[in-house]
Amino acid sequence: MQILFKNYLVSLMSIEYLAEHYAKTEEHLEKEKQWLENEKLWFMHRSGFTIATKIPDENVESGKVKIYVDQTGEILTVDEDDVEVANPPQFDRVEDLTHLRRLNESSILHTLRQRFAFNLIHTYASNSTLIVINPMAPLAIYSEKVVSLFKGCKSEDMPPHIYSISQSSYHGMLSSRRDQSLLFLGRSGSGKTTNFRHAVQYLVTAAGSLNKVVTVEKLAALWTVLENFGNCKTVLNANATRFTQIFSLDYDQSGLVTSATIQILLLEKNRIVKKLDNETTFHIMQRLLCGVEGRLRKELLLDNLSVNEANHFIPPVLKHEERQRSQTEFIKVCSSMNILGITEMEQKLIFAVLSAIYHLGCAGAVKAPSNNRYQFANPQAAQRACTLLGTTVEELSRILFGTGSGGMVTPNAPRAPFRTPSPIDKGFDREAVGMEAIEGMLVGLYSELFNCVVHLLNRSLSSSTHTVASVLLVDTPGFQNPATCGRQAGASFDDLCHNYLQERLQLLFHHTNLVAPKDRYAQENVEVDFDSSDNDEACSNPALLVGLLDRTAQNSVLRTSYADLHEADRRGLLWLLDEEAIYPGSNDETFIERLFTHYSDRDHQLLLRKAPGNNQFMLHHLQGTNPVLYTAKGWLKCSRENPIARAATNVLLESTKEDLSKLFVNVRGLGSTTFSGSTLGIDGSQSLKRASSIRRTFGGNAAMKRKSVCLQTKFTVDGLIETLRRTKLRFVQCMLPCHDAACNDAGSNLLKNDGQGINDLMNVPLLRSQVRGAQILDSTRLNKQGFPNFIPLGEFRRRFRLLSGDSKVSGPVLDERKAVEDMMQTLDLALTSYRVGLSLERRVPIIYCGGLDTCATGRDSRTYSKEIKSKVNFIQFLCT
Ligand SMILES: Nc1ncnc2c1ncn2[C@@H]1O[C@H](COP(=O)(O)OP(=O)(O)OP(=O)(O)O)[C@@H](O)[C@H]1O
Repeated sequence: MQILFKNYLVSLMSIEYLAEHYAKTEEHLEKEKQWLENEKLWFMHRSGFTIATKIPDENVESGKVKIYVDQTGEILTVDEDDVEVANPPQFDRVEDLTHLRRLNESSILHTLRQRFAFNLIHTYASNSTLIVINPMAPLAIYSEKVVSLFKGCKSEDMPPHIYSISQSSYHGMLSSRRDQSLLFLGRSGSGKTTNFRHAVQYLVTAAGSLNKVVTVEKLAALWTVLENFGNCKTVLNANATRFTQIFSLDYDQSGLVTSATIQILLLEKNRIVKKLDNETTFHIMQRLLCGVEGRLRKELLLDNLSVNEANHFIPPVLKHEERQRSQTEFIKVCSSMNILGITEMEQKLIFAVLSAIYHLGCAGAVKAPSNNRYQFANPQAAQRACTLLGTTVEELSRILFGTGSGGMVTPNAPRAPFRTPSPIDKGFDREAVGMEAIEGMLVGLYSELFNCVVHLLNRSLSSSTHTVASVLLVDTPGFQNPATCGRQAGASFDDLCHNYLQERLQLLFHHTNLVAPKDRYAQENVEVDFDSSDNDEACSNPALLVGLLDRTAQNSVLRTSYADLHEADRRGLLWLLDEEAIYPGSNDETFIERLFTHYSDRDHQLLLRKAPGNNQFMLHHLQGTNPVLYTAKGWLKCSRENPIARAATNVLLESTKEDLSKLFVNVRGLGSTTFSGSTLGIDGSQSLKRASSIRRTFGGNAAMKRKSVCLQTKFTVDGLIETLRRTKLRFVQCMLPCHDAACNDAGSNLLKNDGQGINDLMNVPLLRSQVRGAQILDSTRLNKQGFPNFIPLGEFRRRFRLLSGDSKVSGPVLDERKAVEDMMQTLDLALTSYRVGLSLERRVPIIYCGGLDTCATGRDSRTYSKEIKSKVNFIQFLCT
């Protein structure tokens, strides 16, 4: 049954693959033989790698090797370090990289490229890691029919697919009753959100939902709304996600989905006032402006906009096709909101706040010539915004500029937050202060609105049914390096925050897949022979860069020398920036100076470099594979919350429009004062309540009080990591085949099934840097050399005693370890394939079932005798 299933799936992926895989001609067999006789190598060069044959030559100096390059016929003498041993052709498209006989970087790249050429975009890199390469085109591998094929399968029976790793999480959750999580990693545009959605869809479709609380239709509506409010166009991705979400699917005893919860973290809220070439603000702004019609347009005061009325943040949509697309999308947003039970009234209120944001963007600020105080440059636009928000121009002027509309200060007015110049105001162009106040208001309003929308989405997915365990799926804005898509101006502070998050997630990958297994082997006294190269921690540990970004001063270090003192005092970039922002007389230059005072030593030269441009520096991210040029312009300002942003909450809560204030009072809940909104929306979630670190870490901490964006970012990421650590983690490493894979609309780069054009579509150096940055070789090697699957001895004995011919009812035994060792001896398994520790470590799954993998599993699978296979299959048959 399983073989049939695999064939069907593979055939969906590529007919040619199937033909090649099975139809082994005489010619093929002859080629394989020749290959084994020759010493085939990968010759690595700047633009990729190519196959070569080693020419034995005793006269070649040591450290060099003579090769014949098969493609060009050249004979070269090259460094030994420039070649890696190749695998025979039958390994070309193995489903799991741990099955490669010769595991090295070129062989991994070759496998990924070969598979990609046949639209096989998924590859396992270990038992908990799946690599997915963005196909840049829709593939027919996601459907209800394909879901039904994966449903109920065990990990070892499934070909690599986003559904298979989702099924493993579901199966793990059901069998252990422990929370599981799926974490999506990768560069911007690599496909994280797309895979995240396919995974959620699988988990809902395969399990089914109690009382239809979570349905596929609702999910589609959910993505539409979230995407419109939280995504925008960037130079790297035409539809880039600008927030982190923890999507929790909660299950009951019987494995049905009972509810779902979205928790939003780290929304790039400044995006609403950002002006960048070739980038846009959140999609919803343009779509509302182009799409809203008739009476509603009038009610939103958008009907009589003057053509002379420029908006300071949102440029008009000029292209006809774009306008049309925005109109269609807006209709989709409204119908999605209907599906999610967001009432017409609530929709109107949401659009009213959006329109107010637009009008305020038109209002602008200027200094009144008479008294040198700020006032609205376009009072009509300000009036429209106030009408929609249920406030008055006087009140808003007082909040923004500390004055009434005519520039007069009301005698009894409370002191406005922006009137007292903070240290960070110093050195800024005073002209900008008025606009900064407006920016703060827009950021605050949008942030509150986004929380409100998420609250309403959560309302639609919640239920009071008791849940047993959950699967958490985490999607984030990807790694940002705008220079890779042509922006030379340097990355921004927001980019740094996104990249910091990606570094922390990669560090989590490192701990889970490289540190924790070794610790476990040591604890269990299990001896494993590792290649020395994978112990090369110094150059392949994300902790170094993470430390440079977020380490705290070490008060506990014993200070015996100046060097110790310097080391103890060394703080991460985020802390330095935070401190610099409150020092009198500081500016972006002094921040850069301080950064280099702390990190100009030799140990950090590989991580941080000076750049020639003004206030520019280079950080070598992801183990040096991704150097990003940053321009620290306005960073001091970005690192502090704009005080007016908080005032926006009060504008909404105290609106004279009762419905509006009621909506936002409901969203905030009684007594909630958290600004960032990160704890909002989790009230109904049992899983996120279980993961109580979120509440503790995100709520009421010092960073919030200090209004420090830097520290809020650090502590929020701490909370996210802590939450994930409590679950059984699986990773989806998403990769880009070329830099601009997500810059165009889907479908424009459709891969041909014949594998032609692969070299044009696949940028091998780019793939190499992603494979290195994601530590794929190290983690796959550890997985291959180690014993990644383990179960407690007692459980193993109970589950598999039948294999050794023991059919008695199993009870506790005095010496579990001895009992299991005896059992393994009867089974006559190769000793290299398992270890008995405190629990049983095993190299390949004990329950083995044949399929396409048979040839690829290589030596290990052949150690199983036919007799054992048939026993295992028989037991599987009984169990399923
Ligand atoms: N599995 C897939 N099948 C088809 N198209 C895909 C797939 N994965 C990604 N794409 C295409 O690539 C584009 C970018 O993907 P996506 O937005 O999911 O990337 P991302 O990693 O989430 O980016 P960001 O980090 O910027 O949010 C999608 O709009 C889609 O066109």
